Amino acid sequence: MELTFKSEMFAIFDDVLTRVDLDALRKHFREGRFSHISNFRARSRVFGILDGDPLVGPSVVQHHPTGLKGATPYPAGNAIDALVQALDDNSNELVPWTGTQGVSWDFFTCTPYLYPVGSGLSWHDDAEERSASYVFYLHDDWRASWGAELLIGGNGDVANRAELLNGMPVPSVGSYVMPHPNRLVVIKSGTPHAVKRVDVTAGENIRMSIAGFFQQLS
Ligand SMILES: O=C(O)CCC(=O)C(=O)O
Ligand SMILES: [Fe+2]
Repeated sequence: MELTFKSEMFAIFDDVLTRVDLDALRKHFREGRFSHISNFRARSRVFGILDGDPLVGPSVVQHHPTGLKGATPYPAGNAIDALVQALDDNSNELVPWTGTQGVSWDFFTCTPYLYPVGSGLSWHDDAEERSASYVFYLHDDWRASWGAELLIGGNGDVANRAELLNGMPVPSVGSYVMPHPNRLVVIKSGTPHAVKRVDVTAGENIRMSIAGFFQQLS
């Protein structure tokens, strides 16, 4: 795992998993059980009705003392365990964005997502009792023309937080992150971000990710 980019609000790490673990994770996704987000839309505050219809798979949770409803505790006995290990093994490197375990967060979640053509995720900030969000990309290949960039609002100048979108202030400038395979992005909670829709040119190619939160016990 190698730090590729960092700012106050987010960090990018590449070459996160070994080839063997990444292939196992892809196989797990191909064989996995996914449901359309639209089935949970009433419960989802983040995915809007116009975000297309991404799919979500069963979550894994790490370091939760009593277990989290609907999530399998680590070790889950599947390929997601390798990502949990990578996050744990490198947790010191993530401190500038996640904060320290036991102080800023107690447990973290890992939720598989599939974004087929036309799907995206509107502006949000994953706030609540979370200290950070992360996303890991595992599809085989992603071309720049296929869209689905992760947009992160802000350039460190809070004066840019002006326009209200979805009821939250979204800065007028910011960064984008290409969803390169084997890439991890860690975002400080409270940082507005969004996923551009997967472009029609992506065809049958699906954006595959595991996303989660570093969270405090409530
Ligand atoms: O998939 C991404 O690039 C970001 C996902 C995200 O922001 C989320 O699931 O909260
Ligand atoms: Fe998010």
